[in-house]
Amino acid sequence: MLQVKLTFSSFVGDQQTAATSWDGLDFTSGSNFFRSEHGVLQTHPSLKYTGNPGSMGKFQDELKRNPSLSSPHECARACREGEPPRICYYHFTLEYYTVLGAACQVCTPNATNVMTSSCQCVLADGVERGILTANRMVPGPSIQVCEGDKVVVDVDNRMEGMEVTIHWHGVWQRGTQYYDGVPFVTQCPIQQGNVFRYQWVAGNAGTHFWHAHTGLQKMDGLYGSIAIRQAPSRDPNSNLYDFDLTTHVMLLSDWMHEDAVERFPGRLAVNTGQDPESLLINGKGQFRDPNTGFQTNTPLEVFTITPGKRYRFRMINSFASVCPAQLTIQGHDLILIATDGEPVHPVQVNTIISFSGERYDFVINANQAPGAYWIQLRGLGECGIRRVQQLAILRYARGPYQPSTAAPTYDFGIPQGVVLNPLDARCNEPRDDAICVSQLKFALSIDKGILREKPDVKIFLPFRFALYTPEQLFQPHQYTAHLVAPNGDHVRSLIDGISYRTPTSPPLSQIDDIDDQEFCNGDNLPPGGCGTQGCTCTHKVDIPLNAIVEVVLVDEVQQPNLSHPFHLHGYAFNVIGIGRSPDRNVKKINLKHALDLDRQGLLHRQFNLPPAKDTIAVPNNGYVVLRFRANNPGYWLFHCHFLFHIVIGMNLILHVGTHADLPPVPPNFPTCGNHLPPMLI
Ligand SMILES: CC(=O)NCCc1ccc(O)c(O)c1
Repeated sequence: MLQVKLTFSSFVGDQQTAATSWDGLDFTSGSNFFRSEHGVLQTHPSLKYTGNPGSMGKFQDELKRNPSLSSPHECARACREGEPPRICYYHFTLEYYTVLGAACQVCTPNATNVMTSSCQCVLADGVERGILTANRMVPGPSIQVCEGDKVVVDVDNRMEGMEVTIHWHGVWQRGTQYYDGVPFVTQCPIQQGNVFRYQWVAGNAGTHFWHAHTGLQKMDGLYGSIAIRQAPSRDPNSNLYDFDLTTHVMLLSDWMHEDAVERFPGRLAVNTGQDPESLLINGKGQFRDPNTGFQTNTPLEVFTITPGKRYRFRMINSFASVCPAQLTIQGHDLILIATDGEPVHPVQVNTIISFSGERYDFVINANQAPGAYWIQLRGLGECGIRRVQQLAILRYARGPYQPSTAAPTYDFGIPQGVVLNPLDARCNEPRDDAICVSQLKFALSIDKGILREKPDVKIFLPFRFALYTPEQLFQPHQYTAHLVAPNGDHVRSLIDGISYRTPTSPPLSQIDDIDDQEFCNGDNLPPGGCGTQGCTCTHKVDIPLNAIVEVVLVDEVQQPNLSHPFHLHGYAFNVIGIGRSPDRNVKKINLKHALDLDRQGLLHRQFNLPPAKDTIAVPNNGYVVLRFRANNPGYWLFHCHFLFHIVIGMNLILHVGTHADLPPVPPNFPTCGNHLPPMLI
């Protein structure tokens, strides 16, 4: 059993006064700012480019200088086949910022309960803290475009002393490999004071998101949604919904009441572990102090629907912690139609459990009594200790603003019904209470090569933690990256016995500046091997262009609460199988056992329309079999999407093709690397 001390942060009860938390105005009952209208793509608040004057100025200058550019507002449109693509221009100004900062004195919601679009006040869950923002918003600007549009984002890094990259999670970057946003893999991080222009084609439709890929910045507020819409004729499920509104993006995140770096590598006494204090839905929510019972009164997110209509919702799990997210909507079935941007045959569920990095699109039919209904988001796994949850409201237009029932609590929630992604991962037996991702059916035609019995390349990737005693870890001249887990364990991540080290220069653009000795993989370990505690080097697996690749991820972590979600850059893969050992005597799966199962043909594989995804949770004590055709050349990060696991090495690079397969490095692309000239003395 995971033992976690129930100590809460010192701010609780001490500092949490009216001055540091939102308890002023009740405007949960009046906010109609986001109300949707018939047939019109309603303006998402973050498309309006509220923002600092500097950012606005540069943004407008650029739009004026270049008449072929479209604004975020112009790009967030209904998509029709045959219409010319647009060039959609965005400007992100990244800053240190504050929840409930002085901006809130300028534009607290007024008496009629309408926040103006130029308000720079970030409320979050009503608890004051320092944050990082893009254009003074959490979430940052939403990118909503049509399939085939070109997206240009100028990222202006004004965070003194911080470097940053932005990753466009789910966007394949075919032909624009240099703009994938992985530090020291696809680019040098953007230095303070510099602007970096990302430009990519919205080549694959779907619900995606962007987030900082550097350090722990994502958890402090640097994330936002991406919706790449397509003409209804190109979406096999378009007949199932009437509206796909810009306001119906549902961005879920976990939230701390201090900077995420305060928890890394981790503490032993106060605020231990890396679990969040709170959750947010589209950056909004309320927080109930578990010690005092004090509750903030900030606005909850409201999603408005009209009776009789069917709505596509685009849910994004932007969590950074290890907690699975459980979403349930009172009184409404969810018709699941896509995951990670890829359509599936529709299935009806009541609750969606999702992991960091996943997206689920579902349809809600406004077929209930016009009213207001609770949306409940619960943190599962480790988040069950603090019992974190958040609420939002599904509201019928012209109906009441407040649900008629009491707010669901963590322990007395909305009935869960049929669950997508049951945590017990019983995926290979008939049941009517749950559906696993591996049971979804891909709704587009599938590359026949994927369905061949034998792939061209098969890669087993067992992953685990190396556990250290303090005596081992704190030796002179030894600086092993580690995490102090909630249970006090000191661990570092290993994939196939290797902990990932960031390259000294990005191989994509500066391969000649990298010593080949920096790279390693299971077949090419550093001299002397790795031993049981593993080695640290830049884990890189080379894959020939166009090969059919099968990856078998095997969970050797063996922490009962953890299912690690792996995200692949540059691709969607097909989920061929998810399972656990069929042998009841095998208490813990490991590489050797998975290889044995595979030899006996007992690794679960099913070839009937396996669904496509880019992020997949490996069930605790289980495995996942996935396949893709390696037809996108580049250096693609493949990693656990838990933020704190990334920084202790749970990553590797899949290097597809050769440099001859790559487009040329963009002119004047920034360079970086060690500076180690001969000594002058
Ligand atoms: C021996 C071992 O595997 N310990 C793992 C501890 C751990 C690490 C990271 C987490 O997020 C967590 O919850 C727990």
